[in-house]
Formats: sequence, C-alpha cells, structure tokens
Amino acid sequence: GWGYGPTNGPDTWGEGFPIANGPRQSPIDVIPGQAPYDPALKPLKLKYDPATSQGILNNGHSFQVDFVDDADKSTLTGGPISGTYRLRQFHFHWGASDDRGSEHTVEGVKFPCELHLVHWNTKYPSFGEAASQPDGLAVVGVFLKIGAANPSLQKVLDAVDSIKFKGNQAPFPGFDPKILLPSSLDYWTYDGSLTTPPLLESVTWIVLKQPISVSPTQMAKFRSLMFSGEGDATCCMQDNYRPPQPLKGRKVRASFK
Ligand SMILES: CC(C)NC[C@H](O)COc1ccc(S(N)(=O)=O)cc1
Ligand SMILES: [Zn+2]
Repeated sequence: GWGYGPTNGPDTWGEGFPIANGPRQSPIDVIPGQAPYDPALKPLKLKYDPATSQGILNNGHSFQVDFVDDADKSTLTGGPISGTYRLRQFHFHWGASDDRGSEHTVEGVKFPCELHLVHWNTKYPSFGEAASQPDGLAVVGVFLKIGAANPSLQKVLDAVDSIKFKGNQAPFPGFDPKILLPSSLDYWTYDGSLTTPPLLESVTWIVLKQPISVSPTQMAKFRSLMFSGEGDATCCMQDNYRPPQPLKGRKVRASFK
C-alpha cells in the first residue's frame, strides 16, 4: 500500500489515486503577498469538549487522537465555512530532521511538524459521507516551530510509547485539543484536499499563521514511533509529509491584514 518510502511515496500515489494530479490538491506553498485580506472572512470559532476525546492510534502513516463525533460537542464554526463542522480527529506530519516535516510551507519555509485538526460538515450524515463532498471537511493546520518544550503537546507525546507500532491504540480520555492552539487564530484559507490517499478534494483548509513551539527532544519523541508492526522494520515513523502541490489558479485568502 501507499506510504512515504522510495517505492510507495507521494510521487507514486497518482498510480492508485489519479486525483493526485487534480485541480485542488493539498498541501500548497502559502505566499502571504499573494493571499489578500478578505474582510468577509469571519473569526474562527472552535468549541471543544474534552469529554469527547476517546483514544490514540498508530495508523501506520501517523498517529491520531480520535473524538466521539455523534453530537455537536466539539465543533468548528465561523471562519470561511458556513454551518457546523464536528471534530473527528487530530494528527501530525513531521520530518526525519528539524529542517523539514510540515506539509504546507510559507514562501518555501518548511517547519519541522504540522498539526491537523480534522472536522466534517454536519449537513452530511457521517465523516465518510462528508469526505466525498466538495464542502465536506475543514482541516485546521497548525505549524510547529523549534523552541521551548510545549507542555500541552507533551500530554500527547507522553502517550506515544504505548502506540509505538502500526495498529497499536490506547485510551486517551479527557484531552482538550484547544490547548494545542496558538494565541492568535489568524489564518490563511483555500480549497484543497486530503494530503494522503484517497486525496479527496473535499477540504476547506484553514492554516494558522502563528506556530506553536516544539523542542528538539519532543521532535525526537515523534520519531520514536514506527510505521510498521512489531518485528518488521528497524527505523522510524518520519518524513510522513506530502510536498506542496500546484495551485492551479486557486486563490488563497487571509483573515488578517
Ligand atoms: C475517505 C474516508 C472515509 N477515509 C479517509 C481516511 O480516514 C483518511 O482521512 C484523512 C483525514 C485527514 C487527512 S489530512 N492530512 O489532509 O488532514 C488525510 C486523510
Ligand atoms: Zn494531515
């Protein structure tokens, strides 16, 4: 199956998923000078209930924290979207070294890690249904920048030892993902896709301008995970990012001046 290695990585995904070369693929390189302020954009409204956090899972491509999404308890409203989107999961993408790892870039600048908070439009009956609709998903992207150790992030990283291998999962109750967000919710937004197969073009991307911090030791913790099952390979889950894709005429808008 698909992955991030030399024989199954992003350059090969078009073989199994032709939409890989579609008109609204993600991620992209954000060029602030070409992303005009749009006064029609509303502030982001994120209301997360820690009681909805459920478990943490190594899915063989990243690790994710899953949320109970059978009610409007953890939601995203406002911003560039209309209606209510429910939080489904969050996960990360990162590099083998601190000079790369993010999926979106800013004028070519790569960050060591990027957090994705995945939400689905409640006008559809489920995440799976929403994922196939042009306005089905909204993903909030947050850059991580090398600096001081991040205590909020550490709460997630402390659970990583229990999900080292593909398929491992553990309970992860009572976590409020709001503590992972930066102080400013200024964002860039554009129409895009899932950044992994099936690469569906159903995502309204909301990329926050302000990064959160991560220390080199915390980055090493991300890299202690494994892509494979127990006893398979020797090294590590890293460089699990898709590089920026062609804009193909899309407009990127800013929520800030
Ligand atoms: C098509 C549905 C049902 N299955 C999708 C699968 O769970 C993968 O979901 C996702 C969800 C989010 C992303 S990202 N990196 O763009 O935020 C990628 C894949
Ligand atoms: Zn992602």
